[in-house]
Amino acid sequence: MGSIRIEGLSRTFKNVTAVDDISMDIRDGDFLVLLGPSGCGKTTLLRMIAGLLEPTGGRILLDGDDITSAPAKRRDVAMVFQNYALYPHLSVAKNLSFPLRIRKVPKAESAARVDEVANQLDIAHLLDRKPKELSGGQRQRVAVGRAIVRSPKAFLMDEPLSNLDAKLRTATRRELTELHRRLGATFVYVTHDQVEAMTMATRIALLDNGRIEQIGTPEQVYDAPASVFVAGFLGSPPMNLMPATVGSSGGVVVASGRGLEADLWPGRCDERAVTLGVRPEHLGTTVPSDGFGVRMEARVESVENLGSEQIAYCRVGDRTICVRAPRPIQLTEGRDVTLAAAPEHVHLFDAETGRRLEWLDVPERSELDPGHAVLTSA
Ligand SMILES: Nc1ncnc2c1ncn2[C@@H]1O[C@H](COP(=O)(O)OP(=O)(O)OP(=O)(O)O)[C@@H](O)[C@H]1O
Repeated sequence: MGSIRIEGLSRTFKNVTAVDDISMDIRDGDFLVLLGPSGCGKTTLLRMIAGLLEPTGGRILLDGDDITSAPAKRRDVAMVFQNYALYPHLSVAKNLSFPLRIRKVPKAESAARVDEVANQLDIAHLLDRKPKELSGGQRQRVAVGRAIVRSPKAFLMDEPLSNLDAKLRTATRRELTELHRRLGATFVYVTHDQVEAMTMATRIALLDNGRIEQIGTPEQVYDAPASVFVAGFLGSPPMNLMPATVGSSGGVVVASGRGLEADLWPGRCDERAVTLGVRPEHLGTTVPSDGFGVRMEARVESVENLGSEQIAYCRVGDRTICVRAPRPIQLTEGRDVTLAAAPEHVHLFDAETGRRLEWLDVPERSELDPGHAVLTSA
């Protein structure tokens, strides 16, 4: 077991609130990724779970036991640090056995466990070396090995891949996913890298300013971002966001903004200021045949070639709108084009709060007398 409950957890440093009243449940076996920009409080939250930092408020429960004030070594969790924190003067074997030695595990049992873990992580041939005789990737494995050697209830990892080159990072991502599956343990993993989060997490908690903006599966946070912040953080390039007004005209729910017109659904609704979002991969140059959708009059400013895909940066009103499409793209620099997206790919957020809005009672397009559609906070 390894479920972690966080209740109203806070940490302030003098006048900085690093973690601001966070509550969440990390389920047994979750691979929970704490994701967010630099300074949003990810490491502070992780260190409080590890017992390396005391909260200024709130509680942490591990499998129902209150561990808020338990010292780090009494918590059944293991931490993997960004710089690996290996003991430089000890061999790999001794680094691996260290957590067992301080827990007074008998020598023979400890040696057997070290061999088992070294084989699992493919580092058995390195057991006699010192950390400085290892590559970055090998050091990273030893750090992971040292965490798994005593089978804790939860593994806490603070950007463990950030010191690896791009190719090794991709390979290690897959290994960590596999390790998580094999151990069936709870992982809490800090990163600011959305690709790591999207590829490894069972759930992502996206943090901003010490608070959770959204928590959900990778698909949930990508497909239905809870706020403008989430929409603008995830995706490469992230979602295009534009100020607009929704309202109705001639029995159709419409939206308009600078350089932008949209016929969304049949029906009527109250006028409201919104932020309208469309992901770059949902924009194209084919206007839907039924007339519904978003249309933007754009001029293509530049095109980036990524090999299998291209990204076009287009001017719409006073904004740059990104379009991501497989090659060959219909967009060439300097061309005037109409960009379009289907209504189901339009995201709406409250203009003031930035929170996601959803339509209630969206009528069928074939309905003869569609009623009043209501836009409400998600
Ligand atoms: N020991 C400290 N003393 C004062 N302020 C701190 C301390 N530790 C963290 N902070 C502040 O708390 C905030 C959150 O820091 P934290 O390290 O948790 O962020 P992070 O999301 O992990 O960032 P990064 O991705 O850059 O590591 C930041 O504003 C940081 O400057």
